[in-house]
This record gives sequence, C-alpha cells and structure tokens, in this order.
Amino acid sequence: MKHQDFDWWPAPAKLNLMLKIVGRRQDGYHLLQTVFRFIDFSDQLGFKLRHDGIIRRLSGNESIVESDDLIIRAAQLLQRAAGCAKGVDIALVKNIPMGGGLGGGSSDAATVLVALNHLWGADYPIDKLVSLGLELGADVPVFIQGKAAWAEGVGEELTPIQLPDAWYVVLVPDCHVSTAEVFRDPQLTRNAPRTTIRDFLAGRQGNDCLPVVLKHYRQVKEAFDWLALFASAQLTGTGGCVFAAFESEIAARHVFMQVPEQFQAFVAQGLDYSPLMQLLSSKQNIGASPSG
Ligand SMILES: C[C@@](CO)(OP(=O)(O)O)[C@H](O)COP(=O)(O)OP(=O)(O)OC[C@H]1O[C@@H](n2ccc(N)nc2=O)[C@H](O)[C@@H]1O
Ligand SMILES: Nc1ncnc2c1ncn2[C@@H]1O[C@H](COP(=O)(O)OP(=O)(O)O)[C@@H](O)[C@H]1O
Repeated sequence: MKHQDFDWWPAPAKLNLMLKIVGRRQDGYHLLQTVFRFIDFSDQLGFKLRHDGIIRRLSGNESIVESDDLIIRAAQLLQRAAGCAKGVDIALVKNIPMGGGLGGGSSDAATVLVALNHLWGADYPIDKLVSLGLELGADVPVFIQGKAAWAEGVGEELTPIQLPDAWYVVLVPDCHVSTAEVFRDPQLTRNAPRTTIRDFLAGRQGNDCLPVVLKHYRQVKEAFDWLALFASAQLTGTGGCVFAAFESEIAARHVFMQVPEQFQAFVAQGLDYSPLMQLLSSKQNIGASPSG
C-alpha cells in the first residue's frame, strides 16, 4: 500500500461547546441543544477507486469488525443509494480517540460520503448526503454541512454560527465512555429549560451529561478537576474528553506543557469551516476551471 496511490481527505474532530438535553422523542432519542465546532485535529482517509464494485478497508480501526466500521457502512450506503457500479479501497489513519465525544466515527462516515460522492461522480446535493448520513449517526450531518453550528433535534437541525477565535487544550482520559449508557442513566437531566444562541454567546454554557459522566468515570473526573485549576473545563458530547478554551495558542500551550503524564492531551485551533469542505471546494474549483 503506497501512500501516493491514494487520494487523501481529512475527517476533523468536533467539540460540543455546550450541550443541553431538553426533551425526548417518541423513539427514546434525546432532544438536544448543542454547539458543534470543528478543530484542526483530524483522521485522514485515503481512497483508491476500484472498477469491480468491491468496497474494502485496507488499514486502520483494527479493533472494529470491518462490516461494522462506519467507513464501510457509509460507502455501502452511498453505493446502494446511487446505484454506483464502482468500488473503493479505503485506508484510514486514525488519530481521533474513539468514544471520546470528539465525533471521530461520525466524521469518518461524513468524509466517506462527501469524498465518494465526488470521486464516484454520484453528485448528490448536500441535502441528500445529509439525509443518508443521518441514518448512520446523529452527528454525521454537521460534518457533511461543514460549518460550525448551533444544533437542535438530535443534532440534525443546524444553524451555522460564527464563533470567536479560540485554541483548545483537550485532555483524553484513559477510558471509553458509551454514549448509549450515558443516555440510559436515570439521573440524567432530560428536561433542561431551552436556551438560545444569544445566551450561549453571552457565556451560558455547560453540558448536561457532565454530572453523570463524572460520577461513573473516575478518569474523566480527574482530568476535569485538573483542567479546572487553569480555566473553565468542559465535557465534549457524552465524553470522556474534556477541554478548555484559550484566546491564544501560547496560552493554550502554557497549560498543555503542564499536563500530567497520566493524561493524553493535545492543543487544537477552533475552526468554523471544516477542512473537508475546504478540500471539496478546491477540487470542485479545479474541476470547473477551463485549464483544470
Ligand atoms: C450526544 C452526542 C453529541 O455530539 O454525543 P457524542 O457521541 O458526540 O459524545 C451525539 O449527538 C451522539 O450521537 P451519536 O454518537 O451518533 O449517537 P448514536 O451512536 O446515534 O447513539 C447511541 C445511543 O445513544 C442514545 N442517544 C443518542 C443520541 C441522542 N440524541 N439521544 C439518545 O438517546 C440512543 O440510545 C442511541 O442508540
Ligand atoms: N470509523 C469509526 N471510527 C470510530 N468509531 C467507530 C467507527 N466505526 C464505528 N465506530 C464505533 O463508534 C463508537 C463511537 O465512536 P466515536 O465517534 O469515535 O466516539 P464519540 O461518538 O464518542 O464521539 C466507537 O466506540 C466504535 O465502536
């Protein structure tokens, strides 16, 4: 497998800058109000087209059975929906920790849908890709839309939002938090009063999953308590990653340098526009130019 034989596309991580649980749907899914922001910390997916219709994962995610991998499921879904005769070999460089609330699986799935829509020439409009993506996970639509967003419903009602420049220190506790378990917990707040974008921008933030996650996951509590010594610490999604925002890279790195060895950590810049969409636009512009 040679790196240069593949067409490489990014799958960025996200942070939930706030998360409220404001109700429940008939099917048991929880209704949220949340803010999604991308960060410049990404998985990389390489695509090599096949003419025999076969879809294969060549590398990455060895802990997940290939047929369960959202990457494979996304490619199969698009192939079926679009009646595409082509196949693909997919290589994955996995950087985003799994089950950390950073949305890596959903982002990988979104990148597969967006990239193969382009490479297979299916040319579905974004709205059609978003509805396919929602079949794979509640977080997939925002990664397809590619814009930082205020989200409602289960995360599919998206309003683009502009956020102040920020750098984040993200701590990765050594545990895997199950989204399903957090949402099953009887002590979870399920009827928070609805809030507004304006309240969020005025500083009313927080995450309704935090008390449940801190109670059950000692490693998350330790990370949260450590980060809270330096800044306002927050949980992303259902965790377990915790983060804090800083106005400059220098300020973020100053805290990052002091992170105790027991935690993995990284520094990342907040992005309002996903690198996936930037790449797609540049490919579409090249395709459209007279010399391209
Ligand atoms: C809550 C968020 C915020 O970003 O958490 P993270 O997963 O990113 O931490 C996401 O929307 C999560 O989306 P996603 O990770 O796709 O969740 P899924 O796999 O679809 O859900 C796993 C299980 O959690 C429960 N679930 C999930 C989302 C939701 N809004 N209500 C729920 O009750 C359901 O029981 C579902 O079967
Ligand atoms: N390509 C993939 N990358 C990551 N996780 C995947 C993938 N395909 C399936 N999964 C499953 O999705 C679960 C959630 O993963 P992930 O999206 O990384 O976390 P979170 O939803 O907490 O942000 C994983 O525990 C894993 O079992």
